[in-house]
Amino acid sequence: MSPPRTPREPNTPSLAVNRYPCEIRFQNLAFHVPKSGDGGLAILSDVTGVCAAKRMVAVMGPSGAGKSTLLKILACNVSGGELQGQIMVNGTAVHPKVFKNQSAVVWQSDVLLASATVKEALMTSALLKLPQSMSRARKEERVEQILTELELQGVKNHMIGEDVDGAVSGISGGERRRVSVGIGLVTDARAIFLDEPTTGLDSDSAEQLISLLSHLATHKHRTIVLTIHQPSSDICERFDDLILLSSGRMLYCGPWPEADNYFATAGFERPGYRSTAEHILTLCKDKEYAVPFLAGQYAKSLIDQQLTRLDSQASMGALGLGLKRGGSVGRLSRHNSITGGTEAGKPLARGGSLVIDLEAQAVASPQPGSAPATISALAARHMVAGALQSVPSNALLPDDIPSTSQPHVALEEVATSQWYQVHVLSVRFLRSWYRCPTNLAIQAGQYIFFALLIGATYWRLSGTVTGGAFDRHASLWFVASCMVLQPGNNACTIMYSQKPLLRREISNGLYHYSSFFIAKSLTSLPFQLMFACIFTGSVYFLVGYQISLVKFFLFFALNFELLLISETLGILCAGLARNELVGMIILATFYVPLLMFTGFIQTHTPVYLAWIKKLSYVAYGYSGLVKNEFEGLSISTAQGMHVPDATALIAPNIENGLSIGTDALIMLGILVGMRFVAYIQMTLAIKFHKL
Ligand SMILES: Nc1ncnc2c1ncn2[C@@H]1O[C@H](COP(=O)(O)OP(=O)(O)OP(=O)(O)O)[C@@H](O)[C@H]1O
Repeated sequence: MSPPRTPREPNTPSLAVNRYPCEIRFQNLAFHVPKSGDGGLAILSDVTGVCAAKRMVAVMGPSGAGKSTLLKILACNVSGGELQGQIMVNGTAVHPKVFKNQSAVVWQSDVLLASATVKEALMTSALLKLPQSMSRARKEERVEQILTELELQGVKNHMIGEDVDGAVSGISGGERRRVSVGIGLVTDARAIFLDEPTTGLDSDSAEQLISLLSHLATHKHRTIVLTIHQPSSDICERFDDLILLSSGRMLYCGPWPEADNYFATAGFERPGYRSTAEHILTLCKDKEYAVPFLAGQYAKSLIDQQLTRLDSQASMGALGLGLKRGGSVGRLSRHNSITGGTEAGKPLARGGSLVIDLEAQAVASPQPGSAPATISALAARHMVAGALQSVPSNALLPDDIPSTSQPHVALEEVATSQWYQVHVLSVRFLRSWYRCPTNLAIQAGQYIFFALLIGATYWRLSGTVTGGAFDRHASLWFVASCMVLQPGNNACTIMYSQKPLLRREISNGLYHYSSFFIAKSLTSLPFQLMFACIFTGSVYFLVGYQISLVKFFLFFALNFELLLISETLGILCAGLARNELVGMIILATFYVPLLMFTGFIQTHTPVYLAWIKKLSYVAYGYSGLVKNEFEGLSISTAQGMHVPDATALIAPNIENGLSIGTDALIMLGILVGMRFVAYIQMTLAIKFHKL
């Protein structure tokens, strides 16, 4: 038996006791990823086990064992492969979206907004994840409690900052981890999944975190599932259960204190000089003998117990007890005495089949002692109602199966309304803009630099047809190019930097993508307007285009449209590829035809490429800019002849025969269309896990 535990209780146990503890059973889980050349790579094979309610289970195994994959599957957050098997929460199939709303996931890498403070990061989660009906004061109170429990009060107003290649500017790595955990804790999650939560923490911080998680399991009735590599003995003391994986196969699933006994009975006694954690990880390395033996032993124990269960069902049938849903407490007590459970007669929190309820009793009262007894207890845990058969992943938790576990959460439900999400996200976007004045200054500086460069190159254009007409064409082409390249590149890069956070928050059900899209579009608008004003205001007067308020306004409006469409193109390209480099290459590939088919570079467009010009928003914008400048322009020939209206000097391939207003309207249409396409594209990427 393990020595008695002395859990270190957090000072202020504040989170409410969860009234609906959940037990997660999984049966015959198999996960394959496609691999070119053969039938795919099996990452998990036939994995069966349970994460019991109100307990903390450590998923252990060597690197590549499939721990994170199992965690993702249990958290209903896996993609990119074929999943088979069955997952039951409290004996009932639950839709993944419903379960995601009732659980929290803390991933291995901290994905946090650098420009937010610690408290703001938690508060944004609270505002978006907790019900809108809950007052802001209560949400704030909850955040304060979590800050206290995670010992983050001292840094709550510190900016999170960046962690670029380990060079943290902002809070420390350990603090970042705790913020990530805190974001998971903000909601009243019934199950909390943590992928290597202690990575990067010093031993004290790691122990403190595990102690807090243990407290949440035991006293707050959360089911805690975490993967961990080489835990210290002090940390191991806190674990209730162990799931041991190696090469995607289950070697053990049961109480942590029974693990030593189990392996010793199987012939793998722990040497005195090794801790349990070291011993089991050493066993996992023996892929020739120990791993296949233990995996076989585990599978056999499941089959034995399945047979025992069928026998028991048969004898119960003979006794006339029947196996109806929602068996009475009296029947449970009777059967409980058969299985030796210690909580006989205790009413269960939910309805369900008799068999499942009995299993829950067995889980609640594991039987320490000899290995056979442990295997028996284990196997009792793994008996799952229904036949031992694999079901396809898309039938794993079908849409039409409602959750009978409490509380009910509607499908795809997020806690807040769309406009509330837009409001919270807009505030966050605006904060990011003004919290990073350097980014703002760099972008503005870039526009000023290009304006000065164009201004210096075409300073006060000559008034002659010979030089002035060509220079006007050329300078306007450079102006249009700046309104294409810079906003497109910036938008693409910014979108890539936002994607990890977007991915995490969408997968945690904080908001709909439409809210993010609207908030992003709305909040970036004033800044884009400012950039357009700075650029057009400088370049117009430096180059010396026609002095006219209307003409300046049209010049500004056409450029602003170019800027907004290019920004959309950047967002679209960021959505098309998961890798930033590929996204930028796609964007650059768009640029060439866009700038080539404006009519400035070629004297005529081949018929078979005319469609590019018809689709090119830059061609409309450039044509509009040229017409705006040339119409009514008074210019002289080399011989000193006066040309009162330079419209006739517009290069034929630039003149598209449309009015400036029509050009602007067409661009507006392209802008709306492209925004819509960018939105749909990203929505589909999210739906198909390609974000
Ligand atoms: N989508 C995928 N495509 C290809 N291989 C994958 C994919 N997901 C996981 N794998 C592979 O499956 C194996 C298990 O991965 P997983 O991340 O679950 O292991 P792990 O036990 O958590 O490892 P670690 O402790 O190193 O994080 C690894 O070899 C990994 O490379």
